Amino acid sequence: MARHLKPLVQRWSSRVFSVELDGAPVYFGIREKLRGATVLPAVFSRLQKEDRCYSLLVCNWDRIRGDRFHWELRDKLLKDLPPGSDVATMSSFLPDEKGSLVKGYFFKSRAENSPLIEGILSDLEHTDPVLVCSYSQSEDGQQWTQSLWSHAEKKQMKFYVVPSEAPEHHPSALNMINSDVFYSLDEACDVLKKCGDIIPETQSVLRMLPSRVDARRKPDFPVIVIEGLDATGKTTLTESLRDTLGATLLRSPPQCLSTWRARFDREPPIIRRAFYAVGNYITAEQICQESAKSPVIVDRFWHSTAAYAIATAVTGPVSNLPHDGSEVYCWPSDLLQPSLVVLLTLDPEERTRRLRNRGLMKTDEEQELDHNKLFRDRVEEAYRRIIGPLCITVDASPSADLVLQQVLLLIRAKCHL
Ligand SMILES: Nc1ncnc2c1ncn2[C@@H]1O[C@H](COP(=O)(O)OP(=O)(O)OP(=O)(O)O)[C@@H](O)[C@H]1O
Ligand SMILES: Nc1ccn([C@H]2C[C@H](O)[C@@H](COP(=O)(O)O)O2)c(=O)n1
Repeated sequence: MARHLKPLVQRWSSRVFSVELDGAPVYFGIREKLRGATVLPAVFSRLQKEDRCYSLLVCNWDRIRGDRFHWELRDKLLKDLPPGSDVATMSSFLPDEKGSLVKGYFFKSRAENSPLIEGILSDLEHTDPVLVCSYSQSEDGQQWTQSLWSHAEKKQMKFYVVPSEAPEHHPSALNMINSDVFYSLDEACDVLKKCGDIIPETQSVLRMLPSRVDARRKPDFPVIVIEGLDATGKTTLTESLRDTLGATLLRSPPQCLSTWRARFDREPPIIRRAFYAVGNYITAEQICQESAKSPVIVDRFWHSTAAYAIATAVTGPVSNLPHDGSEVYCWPSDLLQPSLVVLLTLDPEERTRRLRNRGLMKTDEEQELDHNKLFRDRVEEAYRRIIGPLCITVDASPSADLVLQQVLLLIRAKCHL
């Protein structure tokens, strides 16, 4: 076994394994010995007798390259594996141990495809930082065992698959800090600097870096950020506020990054989120300059960056989010805090109607909407949990003019404008 994979299998039977089924994680553990009869974990109980299962865990020998490899591996598996392999996202972690999350994939295959699978796995294992496990079923179908694939024939390397309790929060929460959400300009820049050789555009982004701004400096004029899911009316409201208040309108990511945004949107979370984080600091510098002259309205800022990142990293219901008050919701100490954040909310039907009217609704398939509902709930809840500047939720369902009037009242009350 390659040296860098060894830390992963140390404390192997203390690890919990998680597989995403129907948009939410299900868990199992592994034990050397079985004590009494155990119920088969949900991942396995739904399998057929002829199914063979495999997992690939990507060892983070370098978190940026590791995440990029993990990201690209999904496409490779979907392309190379036979139809019906049902590739699912998988992870393994040590309960409550920060930074212990290892990402990977789980898939099944039918016995007749074994030669093809063996070829794919053998190539992967030899050239890439992956640990391959295979799972086999006992004769009576009551038990599954997990082995390191290259050791599958050795009896002593087999572990029984057993149920495991769900952790209090989604395992992704263990590795979120400075991987999904960045808490300083230095941390975000560090990631971008390290991917300069794989993404040449990074050099151009880094050239836009702001000069250091004193995050504690109080702006002369109020700074109001408008937040919310797409189509909640941010553009409409921010433009009206600009006109009514004679304010400067800024956005994050700033205009100067728009050429590269689509490029970074294609990258895995660690790189994509670092790009958006840097965007907030560039906007912060613009805020500092403009707020010396007039009120400033900002269309999206750090709330968006953090809430979308947290809500994307976890799956399933809102209860899977890191708990309210968790450090992941804390505002970066080196980032300027606005005077007020207004969070626009809208009931899902009206939001869908507005999206349709705008002509950007791509699909309304039932299942897609179901998944989106959980995602929308997570983003909105993450928005609400962010600790930092005053954030007030406003119902955006009345007419555009009524929403404007209500937000103006709020600004006058809270920012003394
Ligand atoms: N209060 C409102 N009542 C009815 N329609 C509205 C209201 N506010 C905005 N709209 C309409 O809803 C659609 C979405 O609004 P807008 O583009 O302002 O949202 P947004 O939050 O900026 O979206 P995105 O984040 O996707 O850019 C537009 O067609 C807009 O004209
Ligand atoms: N400051 C920001 C602004 C946007 N994002 C991300 C979050 C979403 O993935 C997407 C939404 O932007 P829109 O489509 O409404 O332009 O961009 C962010 O992370 N930080």
